[in-house]
Amino acid sequence: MDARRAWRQSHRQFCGAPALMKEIIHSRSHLPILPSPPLSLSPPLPNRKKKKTQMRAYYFDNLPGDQRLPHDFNPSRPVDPDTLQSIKVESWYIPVEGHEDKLDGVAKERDYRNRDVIEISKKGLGDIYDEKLKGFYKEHIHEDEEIRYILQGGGFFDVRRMSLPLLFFRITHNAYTLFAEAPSDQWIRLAVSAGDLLVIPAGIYHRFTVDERNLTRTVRLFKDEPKWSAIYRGTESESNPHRIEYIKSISVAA
Ligand SMILES: CSCCC(=O)/C(O)=C/O
Ligand SMILES: [Fe+2]
Ligand code: NI
Repeated sequence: MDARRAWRQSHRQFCGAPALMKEIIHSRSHLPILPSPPLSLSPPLPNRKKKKTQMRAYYFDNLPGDQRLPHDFNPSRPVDPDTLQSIKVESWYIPVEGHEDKLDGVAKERDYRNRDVIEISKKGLGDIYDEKLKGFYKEHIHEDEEIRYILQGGGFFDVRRMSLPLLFFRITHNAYTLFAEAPSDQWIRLAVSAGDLLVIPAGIYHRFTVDERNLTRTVRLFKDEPKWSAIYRGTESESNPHRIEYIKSISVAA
């Protein structure tokens, strides 16, 4: 994190005045005259909207084996909230009991007019369970953001984190050689359970599987008619305008 960002973050925690901060952040000329944050920061102010999450995020170990197992490194390699924010993944927690009003609020705020409930289990999907699970676990993008609220059971959403190509020098036989390491995408595994609300941006590569409980009952929010359409990773997805837009949005945010 650069110094300016760190300063902004600590200052935001310090004064807790979002409207004023917005003005100040956008005006470089104000920076030098602002007071420094105190060494020990006071607890968060009650009126600050903080999204709480119980969802665990960690790097996928890339080992072969049952997709429904955790695939966690040993020791685990957790992914911090800043990293999730940088790839535009959001999540928060709404207790299932009495979740309706809060979920309605989210739907209204983001202009989602439709929803359905899908039970991904042998019982819920019957004969098409295996085929559906295969389709969900194949790497894909959507042209809309994906919002899921987990009602029962759980599962794993894997999302790709793009890394930039690395350039480095090596001295060989008294000559410098420039090497480029191809960009590689890492899987981040998001372990969701009942009460998790997850938002995945349009254009991000991802996949989904149930976990060992073999049951995910979830609300799916839709802007229009409920329908699931995926573009599997390939030349078509690479040139998809929503993919291009997503890449642009994360490069600007970085
Ligand atoms: C848990 S919702 C079913 C999976 C799904 O809709 C999706 O798009 C997975 O990527
Ligand atoms: Fe998806
Ligand atoms: Ni301030």
